[in-house]
Formats: sequence, structure tokens, C-alpha cells
Amino acid sequence: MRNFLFIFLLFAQFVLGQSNFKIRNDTLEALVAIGGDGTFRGAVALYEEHGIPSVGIPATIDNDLYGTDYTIGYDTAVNTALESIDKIRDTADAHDRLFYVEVMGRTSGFIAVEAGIGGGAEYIAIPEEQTDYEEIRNVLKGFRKDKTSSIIIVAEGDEEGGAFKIAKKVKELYGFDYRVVVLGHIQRGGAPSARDRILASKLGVAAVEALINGKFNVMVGEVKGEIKLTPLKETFGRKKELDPYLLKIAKILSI
Ligand SMILES: Nc1ncnc2c1ncn2[C@@H]1O[C@H](COP(=O)(O)OP(=O)(O)O)[C@@H](O)[C@H]1O
Ligand SMILES: O=P(O)(O)OC[C@H]1O[C@](O)(COP(=O)(O)O)[C@@H](O)[C@@H]1O
Repeated sequence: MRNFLFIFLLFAQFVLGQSNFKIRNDTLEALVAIGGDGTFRGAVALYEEHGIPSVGIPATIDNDLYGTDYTIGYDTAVNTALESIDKIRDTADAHDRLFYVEVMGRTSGFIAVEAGIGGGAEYIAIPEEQTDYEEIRNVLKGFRKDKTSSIIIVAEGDEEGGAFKIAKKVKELYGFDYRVVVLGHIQRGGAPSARDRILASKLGVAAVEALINGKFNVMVGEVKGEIKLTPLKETFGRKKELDPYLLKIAKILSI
């Protein structure tokens, strides 16, 4: 690290969220802000109001930042969700049950889609698509009679209001008895997966390189295996789309 560049490498929540933390403008040249859209909004405000530049590193389990294929924490969260879904599947099989499993995703269905495909979900409800009750009924009526269990994954941010609401409505409409499991905050934290460790290592190096090269107010991301810089404002101002191919195969595999 060059002498003239003094960088605080901190979780931005720490900087932005704690009132007793005082920023000394005379010593702080740049900030590496690690977090999601809230963190980056704060980083932009810090620049606009105090002239402190940042480089952002995307870290949120939701994976909902534009400018990177994956965010740090997402892969670990999907694996944690899958571990639980595997266990629930055992009970669903043994008890001949329909389970609704609610995963995190405040405004996006990234965790739901990958956990759903990985866990063999019969249906995946996400905020990006209108929940289709008729499709749920068709899946549950059983195109395949050899299935002894059904699992419906619901992203917490689904426009219908979560797993309990969907389960209740399906029961009212079609009479299917159910159990609901809300995985909740166990999806955050824990030991990071190998993929998350590698991604964090790559993006950490990329952030320092960006600063050395005088690139500020950008987020470092990885897109199709390449490091990419995206203006911080775009990362939360633009919508990151779900992979349409994953959505397609989720439907094919649910039959
Ligand atoms: N416009 C803003 N100005 C200053 N601080 C902000 C702004 N938006 C969010 N923050 C702060 O950034 C921190 C992280 O935001 P949060 O939404 O909790 O997490 P994430 O970064 O995962 O989206 C919080 O402490 C929040 O108060
Ligand atoms: O209950 P809280 O503290 O608001 O946290 C829950 C929210 O945090 C999230 O897990 C995202 O957190 P991060 O962006 O920090 O990974 C959302 O999916 C969820 O809605």
C-alpha cells in the first residue's frame, strides 16, 4: 500500500451506523465500503456531503446489487438454506407433507431461485413474478404420482406477503393441508463457503487496486469472471435481473 493512501477497510455499517464514530477528514483519504444498497447509499452521501470518496465491495446475502454476478455472503446463504431444505424434505417425505419454506430476500428472489432449484422445489414464489395459484394447484395435484412430498419455496419479499399467506390461500382455494417453515436469520452469518471466500479475496484486491489507480465512487464486482467497476449510484439505482435461464429450468424441473 502506498504511503499517501490511508484507507479504512471497515464494514460501512460501522462507520455509518454508529454515532460515536468520528471521521477525521484530515487523515481519511478514502473508504472501502463493504455492504449492500444501504451501505452504498451512505457512501454516496458521505462523498456528496463531506467529499470522502469510496470504493464499494458488494456484500449482501440478497445478491440484489447491479454490477456483479454475485455478492459476498449470497453463496453461503444459499448453502445454509439448502441444508435446511434437505432436512425438511426428509420430514416431508416421511410424513407425506406439503411444506412451504420461506427464505430471505427482502425485495428479490435470488436466494429463493437457487435454493429452490438446488432443493428440488415444486414451486418457487418470488417478488419478481406474480404468484400463480393455478400453477401451484397443478403442481400439487401431481403430474408425477410417485412424489410423496412437496416443497414450495417462498421469498420473504414475495408480493403475496410471505409463506404463511400463500399457504393459507392455497388451502382456502384448493384444500391442501400444509406446514410452514420460516428459515429466517439463520441464513445470515456462519462460516463462509469456499466460493464466498474466493470472491471476497478477489474483490478485496480489486478494491485496493481501484483506489491505487484513482478510481473512486465505484463498486468492484465480478461479471462473467471478469472484475468490473460500476458507479456506486448505478449499483442500487438499476435493477439486477434474475437469470431467465434459471427461472426456466426451475419450472421444467418442478414437473
Ligand atoms: N442515505 C444514507 N445516508 C447515510 N447512511 C445511510 C444511508 N442509507 C443507509 N445508510 C446506512 O447504511 C447502513 C447499512 O444499510 P443497511 O440497509 O442496514 O444494510 P445494507 O448495506 O446491507 O443494505 C445503515 O447503518 C444505514 O443507516
Ligand atoms: O430483520 P432484519 O435485521 O431487517 O434483516 C432481514 C433482512 O436482511 C436481509 O437478510 C439482507 O441482509 P444483508 O443485505 O445484510 O445480507 C434481507 O433478506 C432481510 O429482509
